[in-house]
Parts: sequence; structure tokens; C-alpha cells
Amino acid sequence: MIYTVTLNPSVDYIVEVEDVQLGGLNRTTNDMTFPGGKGINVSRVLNRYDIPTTALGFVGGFTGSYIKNILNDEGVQTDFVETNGNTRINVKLKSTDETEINGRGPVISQSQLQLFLQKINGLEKGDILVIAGSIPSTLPTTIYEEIAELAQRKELRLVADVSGAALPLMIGYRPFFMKPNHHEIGELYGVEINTVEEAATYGKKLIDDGVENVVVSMAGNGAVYLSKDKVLIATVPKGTVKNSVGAGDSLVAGFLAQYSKTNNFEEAFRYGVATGSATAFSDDLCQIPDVEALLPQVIVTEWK
Ligand SMILES: Nc1ncnc2c1ncn2[C@@H]1O[C@H](COP(=O)(O)OP(=O)(O)OP(=O)(O)O)[C@@H](O)[C@H]1O
Ligand SMILES: O=P(O)(O)OC[C@@]1(O)O[C@H](CO)[C@@H](O)[C@@H]1O
Repeated sequence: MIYTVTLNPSVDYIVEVEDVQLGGLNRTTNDMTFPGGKGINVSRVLNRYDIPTTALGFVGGFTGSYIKNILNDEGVQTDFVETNGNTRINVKLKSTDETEINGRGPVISQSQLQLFLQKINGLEKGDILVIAGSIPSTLPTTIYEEIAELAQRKELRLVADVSGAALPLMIGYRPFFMKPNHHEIGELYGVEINTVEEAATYGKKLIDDGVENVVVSMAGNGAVYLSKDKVLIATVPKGTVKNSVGAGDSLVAGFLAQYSKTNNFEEAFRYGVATGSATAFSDDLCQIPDVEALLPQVIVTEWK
């Protein structure tokens, strides 16, 4: 089973405004709502691949009910801990630029946190555990380390798609898979990464430090896969970006889905990239026929 953790889920409210005027009244030309949060996005896409998945984390209030209802209607299993306050609403404003306003999220109490950790403690050896997204301000900043330690003790396969201070802390737990984008890995090593060659050079450091599989994504400019034995580079499909929210999460889901089906990392990488792009070219997260249509554009070659 693939479990995903979203500590701070969201209702993503996507609003399109032709030419937004700060300080004025703006009217939308289109608006949509989706269940959001990085782990939840991974679960939704895994489910579209018919891969069994359970979403864990914290939800509450009317926004929390909305998320649970949609996930359950789609067939994603959920085992959330209920918070007293409402799950946050994250505003994604699409105008001439894409602007995001992510909420703070509800307070999570000590007892709610303990309930959540008990659920992780109930997972079984070999299960995949995906941790992704930010840590809400009412949880200890060490929460990802605590989860990673549990995962190590229980012999779970850890997937860590985290950024900022959490990223270097996860490396020591030797995750099965990490997917930094080129900004995140650049920040980690204090460099600017502009080319796939540079991404490969710095991605290799994560492998040397014990991460089993790494994909460094570079939005529309290519992607790199690294393991101890292989470095692969992929071209990324061309298309019109409709909504890049969740593209990185979709890459993670596509990678894990195809790996679960084939045990082949090269195929997993190819599907991961196509899945990320299919989401970037869709309003919501992608549908699998869209991924399949993009696959021929993902050319994977070995990097020497
Ligand atoms: N402009 C684009 N054109 C084609 N594919 C894209 C584009 N932007 C993103 N993607 C797809 O999504 C994947 C992940 O994108 P990106 O490198 O931006 O990750 P991220 O920063 O984690 O994403 P997110 O926007 O979800 O935070 C890319 O590898 C690619 O497959
Ligand atoms: O505030 P965080 O946890 O960093 O990110 C949350 C978020 O921006 O990430 C997802 C896209 O990756 C969205 O569904 C969601 O709104």
C-alpha cells in the first residue's frame, strides 16, 4: 500500500482574473475548487493509475469534509485525524502571472498529533510512505524527522518531497525516493542550477549521501533521474501550461505508480515526467489517457 502524508491539506481555490488590479474589485473569468495538499495530490493521481493508496494527515471543518468526500467519491482511501478548526483554503490566482496565497491551517493539538503518529506506527514493512508539503506552524518543526525515524524502524520505504530546512534533514534517513526541483537542490548546495548537467552533478551528491532514487525536475526544461548505477536525462513534453499546481506531485505519483507496476526505474522516470506534464497541461490533476498521449515526447537517454 502507498500511504501519503499531508500535514496541512487545503482546498485549492483557483481563480482566473484577466488583468488583476490589487486594491480594486476584480471579477473572475473562471474559478474552480479542488482538494489539495501535496500528499493528497499524489494519492489522487495514484488512484487514477489504479494503485491502492491511503491519504493520511489532518483535516477539519467544512473544508475538511469537502476533501474527504471528493477523495472517497474518487476511490482514494482516507484515514485522517480530525482537527477542530477548518482545513485551509489556498488561493491560486491566475492572471498575467500565477500567484499563490497558501493559508496557515488549523491548530493541531498534542493528542491529535499522537493519534496521527499511532497511524504511522500501524503501517507494515515494505509499505511506501510519501511525506510531502509544508509543516503547519502548530506542529513541532521536527515532525518529519519523527515520521522518518518511525519509517526507518518499521522498514517502510520513505518518499520525501519536502523543501527548505526539512530537505537536508531527510537525506540521513536514506529515503527510497526524493524529487527536489532545481531550485530546491540549488538552495540545498548553495548554487544556481540552470542545466540538466548541473542538476545531474548535484543530484549525484544526494545519491552519495544515501538516497536510493532521485529525480531533479526542472519544470519545462528537462529532468534527471539518478541512482547508484544510473543517471538518465529526459526531455519534457511541449504544451500550453494551464495550471502547474500539483505538477511536481503528479511526477512523484506517476513515478511510484509505474515503479509499482513494473519494478523498472527507467519506465517509472518516463511515466513520472509525462504525468507531471499532463497535469501542467490540465485544469485539475491529469487523467491517464493524457499521460499516455505525452509519453512519446519523453525521450530518456543515459548521461555519461
Ligand atoms: N512548463 C512545463 N512544460 C511541460 N511540463 C512541465 C512544465 N512545468 C512542469 N512540468 C512537468 O511537471 C514536472 C514537475 O515540475 P517542476 O519541476 O516545476 O516541479 P515542482 O516545482 O515540484 O512542481 P510544482 O509546480 O507542483 O511545485 C516537470 O518535470 C514536468 O514534467
Ligand atoms: O503549503 P504547502 O504545503 O507547501 O503547499 C500546498 C500546495 O500549494 O501544494 C500543492 C501543489 O503542490 C497544492 O495542492 C497546495 O495548495
